[in-house]
Amino acid sequence: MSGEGRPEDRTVDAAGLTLGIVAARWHGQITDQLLARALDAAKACGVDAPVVARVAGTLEIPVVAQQLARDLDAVVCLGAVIRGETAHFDYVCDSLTSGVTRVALDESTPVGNGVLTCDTIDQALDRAGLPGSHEDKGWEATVAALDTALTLRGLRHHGHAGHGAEHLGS
Ligand SMILES: Nc1c(NC[C@H](O)[C@H](O)[C@H](O)CO)[nH]c(=O)[nH]c1=O
Ligand SMILES: CC(=O)[C@@H](O)COP(=O)(O)O
Repeated sequence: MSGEGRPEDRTVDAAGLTLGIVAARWHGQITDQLLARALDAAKACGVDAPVVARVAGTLEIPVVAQQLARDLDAVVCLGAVIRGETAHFDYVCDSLTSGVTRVALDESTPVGNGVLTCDTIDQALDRAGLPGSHEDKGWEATVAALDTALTLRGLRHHGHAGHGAEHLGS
């Protein structure tokens, strides 16, 4: 991984890998920005033509992520969950987190979590990769998923000497 330092500066050489991106439409100003940065990251990592799927909301992400994970080397999930007055926020966030974790393990495919879970819109905007923002979650989740896909490919095809594998100890 090059550009050690801020997550938004990091890239990996993922040329030849396939990538799926599923993005919710709720809070579209934010999720469109997350998607734009995810596509920027994919291009910077050498990935051609990611598959992009849009869904209504964050609750609908896992089932589409599962389908993408069956066919592609890596998946990125993008959404923005903003706390309201009721406990629904907690249920949406729990469902997303457990759902994408299950997809990754069931399909043995890395699933990057770029779903923002914030108390306010301003917090989410500050994590969507706008110029000068606090975080660039779309970029970060994409690079993490591709980096993990490279590690898995290395372990599956080259044993312990592949990408990301380290020989620690004596
Ligand atoms: N409140 C938010 C939602 N709610 C909608 C659900 O995700 C789902 O689409 C609906 O319950 C129908 O199944 N979704 C977000 O992505 N962000 C929110 O803040
Ligand atoms: C995350 C949510 O579902 C939330 O935006 C819904 O708002 P409320 O809890 O006030 O119904």
